[in-house]
Amino acid sequence: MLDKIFRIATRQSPLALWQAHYVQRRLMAAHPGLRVELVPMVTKGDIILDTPLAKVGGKGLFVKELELAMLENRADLAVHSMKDVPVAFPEGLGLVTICEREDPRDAFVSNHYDSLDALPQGAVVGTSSLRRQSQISERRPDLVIRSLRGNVGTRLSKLDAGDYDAIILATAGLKRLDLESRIRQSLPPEISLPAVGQGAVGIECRLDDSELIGLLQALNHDDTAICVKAERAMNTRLEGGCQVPIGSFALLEGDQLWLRGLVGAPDGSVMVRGERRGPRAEAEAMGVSLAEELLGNGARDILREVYQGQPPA
Ligand SMILES: NCc1[nH]cc(CCC(=O)O)c1CC(=O)O
Repeated sequence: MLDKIFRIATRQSPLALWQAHYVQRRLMAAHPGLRVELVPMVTKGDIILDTPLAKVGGKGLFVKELELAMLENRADLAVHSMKDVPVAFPEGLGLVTICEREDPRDAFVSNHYDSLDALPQGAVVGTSSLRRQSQISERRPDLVIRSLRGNVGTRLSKLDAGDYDAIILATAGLKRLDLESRIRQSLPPEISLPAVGQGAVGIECRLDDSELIGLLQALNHDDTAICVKAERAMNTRLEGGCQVPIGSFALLEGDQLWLRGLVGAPDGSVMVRGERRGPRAEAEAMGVSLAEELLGNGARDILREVYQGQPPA
């Protein structure tokens, strides 16, 4: 085992590199003497930066090339932000470990205003997430939402250049990059329900690599894994594709799981919300049943309309 080198396929954005280094560090700490190295790669998602993600094939663009590297044995594992991991995996690959979740909240970032509610009428907010756009517009229909892409650093420099009055980013990404000081307000789930898996890091590898799967168990965080399982079950039942106005967030209170979900019209004019409470053992069933309730309460129409403007994932 000790002569072998485990290779982590990773994108080269600062956040992706942080996550890959984090897993490298934790694997080596859990298994002293283990050799783990990074295999940095460029993905299509990193190259096409000027087009909304939904129009070029979705978040899967960031993952596909890492998966190919594992299937072709050029790498052994890949580290993902769980919110960017599509619901299905290629044959032979799977998600085997979910690490402890960082702060799951969305963050309000601005150079001039302390909170979402403090923004003046008609202020310009940057986000390319339909989920964030929908919830912000519901609360503040007067705000103008403008598209904002690129990695975290790029987004912050667009804010600093004056293109926006405020932008919304994930707290987890800002914390990991030591940019927490940029946060003016952490948006509670009641204001902005996070994306499925937000703040959690997951590890994918070949399902026949039992040696690696065994080593990775030391990094798994059961409570986070249960929560993300419930959120993903909801998203899967909704057929949540690449770019969707869907929020899903689970919390564990002892043995009890509390799952909240929403589907919103992108302009915030319609919002379908629901929740479930139940034993942790029923995480996935709760996700599915919450999704079905949302679909019956209007989510089906919202999603159909959103997908009409998008190519299939
Ligand atoms: N969609 C990009 C992305 N994917 C994961 C994170 C950061 C944190 C996380 O959820 O792990 C971000 C940045 C953002 O949304 O601001």
